[in-house]
Amino acid sequence: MKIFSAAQLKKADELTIKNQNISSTELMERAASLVSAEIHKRLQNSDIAIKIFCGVGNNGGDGLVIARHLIEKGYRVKVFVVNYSDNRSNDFLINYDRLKETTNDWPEYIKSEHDFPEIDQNDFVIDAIFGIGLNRPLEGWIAKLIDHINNSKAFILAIDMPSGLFSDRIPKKEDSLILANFTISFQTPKLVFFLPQTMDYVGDLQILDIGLDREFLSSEKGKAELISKHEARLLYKPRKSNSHKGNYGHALVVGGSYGKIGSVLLSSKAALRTGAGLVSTYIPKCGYSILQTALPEAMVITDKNDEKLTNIDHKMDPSVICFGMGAGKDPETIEAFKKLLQNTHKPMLIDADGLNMIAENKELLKFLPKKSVLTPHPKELQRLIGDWKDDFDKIEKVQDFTQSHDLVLVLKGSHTFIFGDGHMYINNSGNPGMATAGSGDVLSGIIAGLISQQYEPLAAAILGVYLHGLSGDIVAENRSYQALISGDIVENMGAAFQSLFAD
Ligand SMILES: NC(=O)C1=CN([C@@H]2O[C@H](COP(=O)(O)OP(=O)(O)OC[C@H]3O[C@@H](n4cnc5c(N)ncnc54)[C@H](OP(=O)(O)O)[C@@H]3O)[C@@H](O)[C@H]2O)[C@@H](O)CC1
Ligand SMILES: [K+]
Repeated sequence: MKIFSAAQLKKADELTIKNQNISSTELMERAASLVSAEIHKRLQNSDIAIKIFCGVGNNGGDGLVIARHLIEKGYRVKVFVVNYSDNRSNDFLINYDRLKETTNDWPEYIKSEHDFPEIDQNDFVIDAIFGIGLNRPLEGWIAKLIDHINNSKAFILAIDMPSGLFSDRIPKKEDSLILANFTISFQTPKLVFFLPQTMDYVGDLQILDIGLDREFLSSEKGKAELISKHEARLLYKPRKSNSHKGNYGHALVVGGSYGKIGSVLLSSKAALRTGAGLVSTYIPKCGYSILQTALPEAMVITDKNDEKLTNIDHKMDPSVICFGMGAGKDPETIEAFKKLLQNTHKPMLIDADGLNMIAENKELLKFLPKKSVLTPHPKELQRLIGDWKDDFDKIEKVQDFTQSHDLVLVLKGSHTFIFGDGHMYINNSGNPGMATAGSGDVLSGIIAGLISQQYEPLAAAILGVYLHGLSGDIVAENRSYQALISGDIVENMGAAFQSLFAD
C-alpha cells in the first residue's frame, strides 16, 4: 500500500470529487459513515458515554458526521466544538446544521480553558480536532485541551490522525499531541505512523478505503510503500517442478569467532530454511564440530585460525556471500574482509561486525559490490552515516548514502525500513518478541537465501524482512512475545511461506 503526503491526499480528494462527480460533502459523508460503521461494529450498542471533540475544519466535519450517525443508532453522544478559529470549513458548517436537525440541540463550544468538560476514564473519546491540515504546533488553551484529554486516561480514537501530529515533520518535545489508543485513517497510512519518534501516538491502526480516485492512487508515486501480505506475495517466485538444487544457488555464510559460532549457525540454517540450494559456512576452526553437528545440511570450511577469521580463502563461486555475524573486529579479520570484498563482484549481504568494520574503515565502502545489502540496526546505522536530527533527516541521509553507493539498506526496527533504487519500503509484519538475541542473524540468512535463489537484492530484502516478521508473528501466537527465541523464527519459516498464501 502506498503512503502519500498530505498534499497528495488533498489532490486525490479533488480528483475524486471531479471524476466521480460528487460533492466534497458527499465524500466526507462517505468517509465518516465508514468510521461510524466501524465504531458501531465494535461498541455493539454499548451504553458507554461517547465524547466527540470536533475542530472547525474538515477533520471536525468528519467528527460531526460520525456524531450524527452514532446518535441515530441510539448511542449516548456529547459533541464539543473546539473553536480554534472563526474560519470554519464549508463542510463543517453543512454538517453542523445537519447535526442540529438530528438532535434539536446545539453542541457545546470550547473557547478557553474554562469550557473544558470533565472526561471520565471510562468515557470513549473521539478526537476529530485536527487531521492532515495541521500546519503549526498547537498553542495556548488548545494545547492544554489536548493534555486534558490525554490526562483523562479515557480510551481515545483518533480520526485520520491524532491531533497535533504533523504528517510531514516531527513534533518538538514540548508540543502537545493526542496519544491515541486507536487511529482510523483514510485511504492510506501516513509516514509518521511508522517512524520511531511518532509511532507511539497512533495506537492500533486501521485504514479505511474511502474510494479515492483509483487512477491517481495507482499512477502517483508514493512517499513510501507499506509491505503487507499482499505486496510480499507479489514478490514470491514459485519453484518449477523440473528443477534441482543447482537452480537455487549456493549461499556462502562467513562469520563467527570464539564464543559466537551460534550467530553463523542461525544465519546458515535460515538460508537453508528459506530455500537456498546449497549453503557453505566459513568459520574459525573452533566452530567446525558445532556446525557439522547442529546443521548437517551445510558444508563447512574453516579458517586456519582457531578463534577468528584471518583469511577468507573459499575457492568457490557462490551465488551470494553473507558476511559479518559474530565475526568480531580483529585487525586480521578486517584485512581478510577487505580482500574478500576486493575479490567479490556479486552483491553481498553485510551484517553486524561487517557493518562496524565498514563504519571504522570507510575506505572499504568503495570495494562493496553494487546492490549489496546492508542490514544495520539504528546504532550500526549511526556509526555508518553519522548522527541525524530526527527521523525525517535520517531518511534523507540514508537515501543519500544508499544512492551514492548503489546499495540496498535494511534499517531494522519495530517497523523495518528498506531502502533501494531511490524508494523506501516499510515492513508491516513482526512483533516486539523479535527483539531478541540472534534475530538479526536469522534475517541475514533469510535474505541471503533469497538472493541465492536469484531474487534481486532489493526484492530479497523486502520479501525477506516480511517473511522474517511473519514467521515471528506465527511463533508469538503460539509461544508469547517473551518466550520467542531466534531459533523459533528459523523453525517457522515453513509456516511463514504457507501463510503467505493463506487468507
Ligand atoms: N483528503 C481527503 O481525502 C479527505 C479528508 N477528509 C478529512 O479532512 C481532513 C483535512 O481537513 P482540513 O484540510 O480542513 O484540515 P484540518 O486538519 O481539519 O485542519 C483545519 C485547519 O486548522 C488550521 N490549523 C492548522 N494548524 C493549526 C494550529 N496549530 N492551530 C490552530 N489552527 C490550525 C488550518 O487553517 P489555517 O489556520 O492555517 O487557515 C487548517 O486548515 C482530513 O484529515 C480528514 O479528516 C475527509 O473528510 C474526506 C476525505
Ligand atoms: K484527529
